[in-house]
This record gives sequence, C-alpha cells and structure tokens, in this order.
Amino acid sequence: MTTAQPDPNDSANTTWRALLSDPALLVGVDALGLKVPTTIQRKAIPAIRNQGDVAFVAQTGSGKTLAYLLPLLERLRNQPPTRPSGSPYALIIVPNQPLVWQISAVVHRLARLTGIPLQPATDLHQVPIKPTATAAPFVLIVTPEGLPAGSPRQVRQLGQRLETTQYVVVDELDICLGGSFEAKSTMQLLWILTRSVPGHATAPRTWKYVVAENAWSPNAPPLCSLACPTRCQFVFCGATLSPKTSKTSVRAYLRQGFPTAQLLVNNDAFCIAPQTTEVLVQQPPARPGWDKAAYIAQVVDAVVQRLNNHGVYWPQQSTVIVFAKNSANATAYYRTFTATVRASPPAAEGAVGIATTLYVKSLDADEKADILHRMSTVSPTSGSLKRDQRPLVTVVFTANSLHRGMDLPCVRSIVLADFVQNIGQYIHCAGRTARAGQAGEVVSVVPNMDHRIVQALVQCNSPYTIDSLDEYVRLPGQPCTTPKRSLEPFLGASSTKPAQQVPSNALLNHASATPTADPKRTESI
Ligand SMILES: Nc1ncnc2c1ncn2[C@@H]1O[C@H](COP(=O)(O)OP(=O)(O)OP(=O)(O)O)[C@@H](O)[C@H]1O
Repeated sequence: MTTAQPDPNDSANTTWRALLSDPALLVGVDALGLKVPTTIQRKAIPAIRNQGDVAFVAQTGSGKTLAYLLPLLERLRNQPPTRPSGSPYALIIVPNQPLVWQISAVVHRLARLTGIPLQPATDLHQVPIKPTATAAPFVLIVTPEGLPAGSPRQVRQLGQRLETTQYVVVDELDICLGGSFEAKSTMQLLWILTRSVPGHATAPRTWKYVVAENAWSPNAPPLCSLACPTRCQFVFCGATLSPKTSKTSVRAYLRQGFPTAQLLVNNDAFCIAPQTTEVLVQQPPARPGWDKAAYIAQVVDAVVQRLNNHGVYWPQQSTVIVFAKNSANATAYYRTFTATVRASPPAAEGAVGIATTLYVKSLDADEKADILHRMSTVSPTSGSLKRDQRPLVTVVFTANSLHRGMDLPCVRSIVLADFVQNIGQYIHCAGRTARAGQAGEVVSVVPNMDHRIVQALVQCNSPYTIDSLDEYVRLPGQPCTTPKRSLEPFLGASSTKPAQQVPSNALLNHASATPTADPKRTESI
C-alpha cells in the first residue's frame, strides 16, 4: 500500500464548500447541522474522489460514515448508471445488524436531504433483479453473513447480482476482514475484485482450495494479480487495525489484496477522544456473600447521580451504556439494578432542573437489535423536551458484542462492568461516548489494577484511578481536556497477563504525567 503524503492544503479551516463540489451535498450537510468537516473527512473525501482504493483509520465517532457516503453520492451525481441494473450501485459491508440499520438510516436521510436518488437495501432480495427504468440506484448494506459465499454455486449467484457494482465499502475493517468473518469476506471480495467465479474451470486451482476449505489459502495468488479491468473502487475504514504481528493481520491482508490502496491513518487513530473523562474504579475484593451484580447496580446508580449533579454539562436527555462480557451478565446486572435502585432525586430547584427517570432495558437476542434500531434513529438534536416531559436517563445494559460502530444519541457515560479483554475492545466501548466532539465519561470497574491494560491506560490517558464510589461521585464535572496518547502499541496486551509493575501512586491519583502529542503521521501498511 502506498504511503499518503501530508496535504499542504489541508487545514482545520477547510470548509464543506472547499471539500464538496456538489451544491446538493452542501445543502445536505447544512441540513444535518454539520458546521465543518472533521479531519478524516478532509483527508478521506479527496482521496476517495480520485477513484483509487483507500483505507482509512480514525478515532471512534470522528465521522467516518459520512467520509465514505458523501463521495458515494457525489459519484452518483457525476456518473449515474446508464441503465437500470439488478446489481446494487454500491455495497457496504459492516459487522453487525444494528449497524446495517444505522447506516441504512443515514443513507436514507442523506438521499432525502440532498435529493440525490439512492435507496438503501438491507438484504440482497430487496434489490429487484429487473428494476424499472425510473428506479433509484441501490446501496446494499449487509454483514458478511448477509451475502452468500458458501459454495461455488452461491458465489456464482452473488457474482451475477453484483456484476455492475461500482463502489464497495468495508466498514469496521478489522472485524469484517479478520477473525470469523475472514473466509467469507475473502470469498466475497475475491469475486467482486475479479468479476469471475471461483470453482469455474478457468479459475486458478487455488480458488477451489479456498472454496473447499472455506479459508484463505496462503498459496493463493495475491488478490491484485487477479483484478480485472472493470474492477470497482474499494474503501476500507475503521477505528483500529490489528497489530502487524497478529496472526490474522488485516494489514497483511490489505497489503496483499490492495497494494495500490492509499492508507490514511489519522493522528487521533487509536486514541480515546480527548474530551472523554476516564475513571478506573477498583472493584472491592470478592469475599463470601459479596455480589458483583449488586455492586454494579451501585456503580450505575452513582453514574446516574453524577449525571444529575452535573446536569449543567449534559443535555437533558442522557444515555448510559453498561457493557457486560456476555448476555447472561448483562441480564443479571439489569435485573439487580431494576430490583434495587431508586430513581435519583431531582436536582435542587433553580439549579439545573433535571430530574431523572430511569428507563432500563436488558438487551437480549432480538430485543437488543430492535431497541438499538429505535434508539439510533433518534436525532441527538431532538434532546429538547416538551414542557410536561420529564428529563430522562436511559440506561442500556448490553453485552460487549454491541460495542462496534453504534452511534446512539446523547451517550454520556459508559460503564465497563466487566473489565475489557483487550485494548481494542476498550477503544470501541469507550468510543460509544464523546462522539463528534461531545463530552463523555467511561467508568471501568477494575478487578486487578496490575493488569497491563490498566498500565497502558494510566500511561497514555491519565485516567482517574479511585477505590470508592463516594470518591467517584465527588469527581469534578467539567468535561476532560487532557490529551491522550495512541493506544496502538498496547493493542496486543491481554487482560489475562498481569503487568510488570505499575507505580502505586499513579493508581491512586489522577496521574500527573502530561501525554505528548503524537507526531504527525501517515503510514504504510
Ligand atoms: N463534520 C461533522 N461535524 C459534526 N458531527 C459530525 C460530522 N460528521 C459526522 N458527524 C456526526 O458524528 C457522529 C459519529 O459519526 P460516525 O458514526 O460516522 O463515526 P465513526 O467515525 O464511524 O465512529 P465509529 O468508529 O465508532 O464507528 C454522527 O452522529 C455523525 O452525524
């Protein structure tokens, strides 16, 4: 992959007008209330406009979705399909169903606001095989599971349906191209790249291997060498990449398949947003009769209380997300919380004027997707309440599987009830708050302060490290302004290995070390 050079014309003062040539898009971003493009939008939009493959990595909540959707709309305006086709014009691959709905809602909104015809489809069957002459082009948004890729026959069918697709986005690239999705995504991208069918008599033998083993063969030819002239444009994006040394390195995957792609790694990639207040709370030692669920209920109650105390910093509508390591824990924390916790008292008359109602929902199975879908379609600006409406704190209990990509409105606090297993997970869970420059808070319940992950957080982010909930409630309410360092060097750190030695003072107080800013960087994969 090629290394992008810093653009001398790029400046934080770049306006939407300088970035987007199409007046309809300017109307759209204006209607969305977006004043200036974010850094990654300033970098990625011109790079994508050049029609080459692009991979970009930037902080959670930094507007990556629009960074790939706006060029798609622009492209549609400049090169509309010449005739109706049974292929979606664009394909967006994301790792989970709530994200499918979320991005579909954004596409729908953008198309409406800009007047550029584009229809979201969340299932291949929604794209008609024979569209009418006047039908708007489709963008298909699916998980890797949502596209067939098991047998050669299925892949052939997929091939027929994506024959004239022009633009392919892989969002949350480290999940979609790695782990359990790797084989499936590889099959799908392979076909889209080559417009040919693995398993066919003319296909290289290695492809048959790929099909038969349902795995990427190390002997397979580089994807690039298979590319054909009608190849479409690929865009990859995410907030994290797996480390170079990782067995299923996405970097290696991209280097092999998309060697000419431009890689843009934003300076803030792998960093927690600076306006995030981070708190590490020492979990009391387990002793007979101690109930973790009851303790988590107290933590969540303290979080709601702090929101109430510092309501002046939070808009009236707030969401708290409690992440547990699995659905069973999420349900246990939810049940105990609803059974034991009182509603927080209203703030003093004339002060902030916020009373708190608790709306708590355990997100299990189908329910979780449904609720997140409803929540994600609420606009953050719809926070102003009607006169007789009580301000609301929504507490959502969920398993970690939902930490990726969700852009829920007004998420003020994250509670990591079960400490994360790796830094990547921390980055993504913490990234559900402090989005698009808003203030936010992450409260991690830490069973063992000696973990390497704790050490990494103390070194890079100067979190508050405290050992009682009383201390937590008394923490200042101002949004954080501490710069944070990149957590990338610690991506491989696991919570199962204890750290070597963490200075005990650093764990007791808000660490005083001021992190240095990352050097400006773009990087080759
Ligand atoms: N230029 C902008 N100015 C202000 N807000 C913006 C801008 N661009 C996007 N946003 C808003 O920022 C929020 C986060 O955007 P988005 O979901 O695209 O983030 P992301 O970078 O994809 O995050 P993640 O890595 O968590 O998926 C959205 O609510 C979006 O509307």
